[in-house]
Amino acid sequence: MMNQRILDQFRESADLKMQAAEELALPIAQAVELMFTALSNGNKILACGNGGSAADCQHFAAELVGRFERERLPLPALALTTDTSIITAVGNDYNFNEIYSKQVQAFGQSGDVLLALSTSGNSANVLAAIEVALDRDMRIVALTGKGGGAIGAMLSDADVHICVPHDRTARIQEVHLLTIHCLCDGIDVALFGGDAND
Ligand SMILES: O=C(CO)[C@@H](O)[C@H](O)[C@H](O)[C@H](O)COP(=O)(O)O
Ligand SMILES: [Zn+2]
Repeated sequence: MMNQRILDQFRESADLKMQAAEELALPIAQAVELMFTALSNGNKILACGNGGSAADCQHFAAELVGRFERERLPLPALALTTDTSIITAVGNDYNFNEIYSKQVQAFGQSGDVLLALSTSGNSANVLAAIEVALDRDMRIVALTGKGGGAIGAMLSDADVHICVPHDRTARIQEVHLLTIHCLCDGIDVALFGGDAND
């Protein structure tokens, strides 16, 4: 019985990945271009999200600042999810909804990119961060699911919305992680051309 549950989860995840590939290839390619342009211009990428998505932000920043599959110079990406002093001070003194927006105000500059992750598209602190980022003339790459929620409604054609066509948080997160690896791979290819093993 447990085996069957596990098999079902693997199958659901694999099926969703194949189905989403068709739909998401174009927006993921657009996100690579947007991020590569920003990085080439000396701008940086800030990332925010909650729970599992907070971990995804850190995963992405590690692969840009450290490396993905090739040796290269460190690239400027910052997860806004890691400084417990900032997060607890802002959460305690102001509001949990401001834990990311205050950091975008502090660190975000015109031309920077905000990578915003929310499976529901409705987390208030992510929405607030997007609002501030747009005010600062930053571009948004949003990774969402469940139809995109309020985030979908905030974005314009200057931004990129990668919305996983599913309603289950865990499945959406699994596609988000694959998307993050596609972004890292795309940035490496834009920098060096060819494939990773060249
Ligand atoms: O990882 C998981 C569930 O798989 C949870 O930690 C999940 O990320 C949290 O419930 C988040 O607060 C959900 O936020 P969001 O994706 O709707 O923005
Ligand atoms: Zn999870």
